[in-house]
Amino acid sequence: MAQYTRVSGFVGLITLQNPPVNALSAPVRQGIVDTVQRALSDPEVKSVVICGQNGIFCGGADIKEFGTDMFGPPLIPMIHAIEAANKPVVAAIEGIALGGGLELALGCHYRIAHSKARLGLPEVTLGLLPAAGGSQRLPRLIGVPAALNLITTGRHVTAAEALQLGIVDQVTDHNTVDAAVKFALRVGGQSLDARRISTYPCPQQPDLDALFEDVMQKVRQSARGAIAPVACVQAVRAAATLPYTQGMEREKELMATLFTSGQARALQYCFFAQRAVGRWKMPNGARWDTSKPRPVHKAAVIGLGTMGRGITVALAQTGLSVIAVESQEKQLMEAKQAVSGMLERGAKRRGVAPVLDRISYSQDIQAVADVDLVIEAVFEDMALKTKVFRQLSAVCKPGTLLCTNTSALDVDQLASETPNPELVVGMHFFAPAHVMKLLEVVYGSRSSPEAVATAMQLGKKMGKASVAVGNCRGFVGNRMLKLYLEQASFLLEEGATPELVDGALEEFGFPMGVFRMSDLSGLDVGWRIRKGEGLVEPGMASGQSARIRQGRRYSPLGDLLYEQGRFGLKTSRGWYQYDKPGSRVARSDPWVHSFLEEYRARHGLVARNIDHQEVLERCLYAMINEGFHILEDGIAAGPEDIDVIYVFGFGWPRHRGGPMFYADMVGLAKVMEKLEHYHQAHPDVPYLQPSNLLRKLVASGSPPIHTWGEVIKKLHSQL
Ligand SMILES: CCCCCCCC(=O)CC(=O)SCCNC(=O)CCNC(=O)[C@H](O)C(C)(C)COP(=O)(O)OP(=O)(O)OC[C@H]1O[C@@H](n2cnc3c(N)ncnc32)[C@H](O)[C@@H]1OP(=O)(O)O
Ligand SMILES: NC(=O)C1=CN([C@@H]2O[C@H](COP(=O)(O)OP(=O)(O)OC[C@H]3O[C@@H](n4cnc5c(N)ncnc54)[C@H](O)[C@@H]3O)[C@@H](O)[C@H]2O)C=CC1
Repeated sequence: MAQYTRVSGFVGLITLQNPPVNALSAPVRQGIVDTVQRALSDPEVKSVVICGQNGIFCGGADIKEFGTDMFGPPLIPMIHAIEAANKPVVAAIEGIALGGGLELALGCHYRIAHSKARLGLPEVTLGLLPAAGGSQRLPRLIGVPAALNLITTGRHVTAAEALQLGIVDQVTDHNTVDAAVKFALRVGGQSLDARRISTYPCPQQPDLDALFEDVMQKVRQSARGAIAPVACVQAVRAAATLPYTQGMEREKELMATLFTSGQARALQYCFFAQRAVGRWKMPNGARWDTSKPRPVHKAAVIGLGTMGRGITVALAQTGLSVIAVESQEKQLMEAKQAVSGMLERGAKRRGVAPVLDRISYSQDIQAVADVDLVIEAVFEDMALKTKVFRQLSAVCKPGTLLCTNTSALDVDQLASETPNPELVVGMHFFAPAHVMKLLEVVYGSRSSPEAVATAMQLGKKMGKASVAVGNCRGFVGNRMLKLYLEQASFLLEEGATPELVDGALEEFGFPMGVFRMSDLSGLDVGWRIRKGEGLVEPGMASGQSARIRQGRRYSPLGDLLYEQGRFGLKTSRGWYQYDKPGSRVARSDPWVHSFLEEYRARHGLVARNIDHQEVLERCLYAMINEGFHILEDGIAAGPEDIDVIYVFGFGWPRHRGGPMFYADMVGLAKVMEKLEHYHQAHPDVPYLQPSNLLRKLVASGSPPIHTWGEVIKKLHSQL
């Protein structure tokens, strides 16, 4: 809807009304068309101001309308009519002007923004381009390089930057609508010839071809197979080289391709999934809207190794006071330096002062007596963690939340060691903890809703996509990852190379294939985890039962590399070789190839040709199947939770939506059929057998992902 009022005698004020972000739904577009017409036909009205209610100009097209039969007046003619008006139209931008919202403002003759407003064309993040003239008007207004930057990244700019770029004409600290009305009164009656952006020539740019070639190359590299950034460059190129009307035609063509692409669907799914996981619920009925988080002002971190340091930084940057405890003096000194360095670099990047004084360091756990929440990040050892939790229970004030950053250990077992198990939850960060955007909040069987709500809220404050998950070995992310890693090793045994497997996964869109990732995180880390699971014993890797552990197929390849001292990047040898420890450039290693050949010969394995498709199916479908088990077990509340975990924590390409969305796109029947095929070929790998839930979904006609919940509910009620 849009409301129309006449203000100051001569100004028609149009207010967009569609909470919470005044998205341009059909009724809003109709409202704009009607009210603009009314203002233009009223002889008393000399100029027009467009604003949004509740201090928000407009969040763009209504994303919920995409993928439905869109009705109502289209955006493009609506914006053209505003630009063609013979009375000045001023956009009063408060809050946000994003996507179609900014395109609407670019159709106005003047733009006035509040100093706190943010503007941008984020369509690329939804798999689209600014197709309501944004790709054609913005370059004409601010030049090709700046427009390319904004449109291909989708980044938001502040009002100050928008003013500097020339996107807005004025910035105010005061009431924006009042300022716009005053401005509109002043410019009423003035010529608008120089104010219609579509009539501007695109500013000249030397070496246009070289510029576009360079940008296209960079965009292709970073897009990892996403098509929208490429289309954005093509659209801006049209603005720079074609007359406006032809440019608009090109914008429309490119948009039509994107709009119907699976990538746009996947990215829009991600947008809503990211928001849906905030509305968490637990199997016992506790939920986000009925559980009250506790205030957390002061927190403690126990154990300042890789994870504890990052967690300390993340907490301090969120504004909390932090007590950082480390038992080893040398580690404590090193951690202090490392944490200060991370804070200083972060502050420099953001142009703010580092918050070093928010952290106090101690070797004594007694120092945490008055904190509201503790995050334990000591070694992955149940006995040690139990000891720490007992100490914390004795030291902390009543009601302090005790959180563990364990990667896979049993949160219930830890909780049972404390007098208040309801105060214990997992807060599983990902390395590096101050950078990675994912947090798994693990609730145990006795965690209180209040404890979960507090951890979820803290995660949100830290800027993490926080997902509440149940307690099981590896929770959601690592539980699925295990099978992905295992399939990759089996493929090596059967004839693949690390390069082939990584190539297929990187082509799919992962920033790094599985073997490059193992080298980066360290082969010693995986070895220690397998040892903890009782899978590794000295001498086992080459003995009789080398390829069978705990009654099923096992690949000792990673253990054999570990035994050679090949820990990956840190030793400059792993699945690849590196020029020096820590170097990021992975080079093929002939040693690994002959090692694999010898290994196969020793075990009587005959190498066969393995193609990219098999790599993807084996690695990804095994993981997806585990995702269905996780849903069946109620460990994740819905497919969105799993997908958000994979997109934010494991580099799953966002334009493919996440593993469960991908399964839906591929077709559940196909995934099931392939799993059956691979299970038949590898009967010693039980997890390749399609899960109950997958079978049920296929039997129910493969319903769309947003309705899986009903099938899951039915399955649970039958148990
Ligand atoms: C051939 C067809 C031709 C079509 C031509 C179309 C050309 C176009 O130009 C296409 C477009 O405009 S695409 C849309 C561009 N706009 C955006 O990407 C902004 C998306 N929203 C945001 O970034 C944040 O919500 C924002 C920064 C706005 C606010 O963040 P907050 O953290 O304050 O709040 P959220 O929790 O994110 O959002 C609050 C609720 O609002 C919903 N929402 C946000 N933006 C929306 C939008 N644009 N459309 C529909 N719903 C939207 C959001 O989902 C959330 O609701 P719940 O999910 O129910 O919680
Ligand atoms: N490294 C990773 O990528 C991830 C690790 N995790 C989990 O985080 C936890 C910590 O892992 P990392 O940081 O990698 O370990 P780390 O080995 O780098 O650091 C552990 C630190 O805890 C200290 N420590 C041991 N006992 C202590 C005690 N009683 N009081 C105070 N400090 C003590 C050690 O001296 C060491 O500095 C583990 O549970 C691990 O599974 C979780 C996510 C990712």
